[in-house]
Amino acid sequence: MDVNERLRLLTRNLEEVVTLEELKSKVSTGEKLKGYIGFEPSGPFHLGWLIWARKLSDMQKAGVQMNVLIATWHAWINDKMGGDMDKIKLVGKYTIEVLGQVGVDTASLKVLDAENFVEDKEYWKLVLNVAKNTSLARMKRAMTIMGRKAEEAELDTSKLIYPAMQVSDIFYMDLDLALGGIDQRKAHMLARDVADKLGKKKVIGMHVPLLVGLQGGSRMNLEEDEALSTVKMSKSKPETAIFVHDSPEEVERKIKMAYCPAGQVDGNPILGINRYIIFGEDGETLTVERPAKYGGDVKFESYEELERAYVDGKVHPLDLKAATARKVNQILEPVRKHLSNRSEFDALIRNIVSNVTR
Ligand SMILES: Nc1ncnc2c1ncn2[C@@H]1O[C@H](COP(=O)(O)OP(=O)(O)OP(=O)(O)O)[C@@H](O)[C@H]1O
Ligand SMILES: N[C@@H](Cc1ccc(O)cc1)C(=O)O
Repeated sequence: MDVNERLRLLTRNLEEVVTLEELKSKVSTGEKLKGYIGFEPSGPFHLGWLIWARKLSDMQKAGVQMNVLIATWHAWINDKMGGDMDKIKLVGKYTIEVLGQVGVDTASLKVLDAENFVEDKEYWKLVLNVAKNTSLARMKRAMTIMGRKAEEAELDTSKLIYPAMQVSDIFYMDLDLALGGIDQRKAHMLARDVADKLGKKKVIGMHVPLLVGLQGGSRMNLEEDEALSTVKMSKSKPETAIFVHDSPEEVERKIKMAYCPAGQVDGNPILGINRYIIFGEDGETLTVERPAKYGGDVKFESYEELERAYVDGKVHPLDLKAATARKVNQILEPVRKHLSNRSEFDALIRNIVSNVTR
């Protein structure tokens, strides 16, 4: 694969790369790059996660050695799953299983558990060195990477250590590329800023856009990072999320109830699903089916075409919702089927949804 094709795969559908120039220069050397994404195993896989899972797969196709960090200890710090490490680990296994069903090459994927990092004194040396080079104010501000506000450090000091751990994960693995949603930006910027002082590589941040939750909402009037975590689709807010195990009827019901004002793009989760999930793959289309008296069926070949028609009032919200639900169900069908044959995960996930701890 030539350099241009590798770069196209690496950068398509991203919100930002920090920095693109560094990425271009690394890719052009032809050396094998090492990348990662970390996640807290604390709930079911939702549509938003599909955005980074596909990017992970793009990175693999572009020849990057990808690692996935199951952030077990981070989940514990963040009060997930009632602090039950056995459950946290099982959810980790489930998530890797789902990744294998959504296009990630799990054979070449290196799966790591934070549990193994914390056994090593060198890891804690890194954590303390990152802390020594970071002001208290900055560490607090970085707490949005765990979906928390800076003030929450006042309640429980363990939470202040989390950003230093996430930065140390990057150094410990000696990574070139760090993948995550745009809400993870502060961790990657902090890693870049302290890298020189600690003699470590300056990691390149690859940030995917965040899918808005079904409740919708725009970022206006809120401090940027807080706004992102309030409006994004999130596993801790099951009512805002479409999960990969949801039945076709549940998907239809959730989409029917979703926020989708006529003609409005900003904060509209149904258009977000079209933009990032349905049209996130090359060559995808959406067919809106309607009786002839309402204009008949119409097929969209690109997200831009669909958005224009919606803004111009040529597509009714209910018709858009029905078409979106049909397409989402097609995308989820293979995953749903696979999970229904893995009864240990199926039961676990249903149990988690009804007992979310945050
Ligand atoms: N709605 C979303 N769209 C795209 N990416 C997301 C979304 N939500 C989370 N991510 C990304 O998924 C990774 C794991 O995030 P995280 O564990 O915080 O997910 P979450 O669903 O928001 O969970 P929680 O509700 O527990 O915070 C991060 O890189 C994050 O940026
Ligand atoms: N902070 C990430 C999880 C994470 C933890 C450790 C990492 O090294 C990377 C990512 C989240 O909330 O989703």
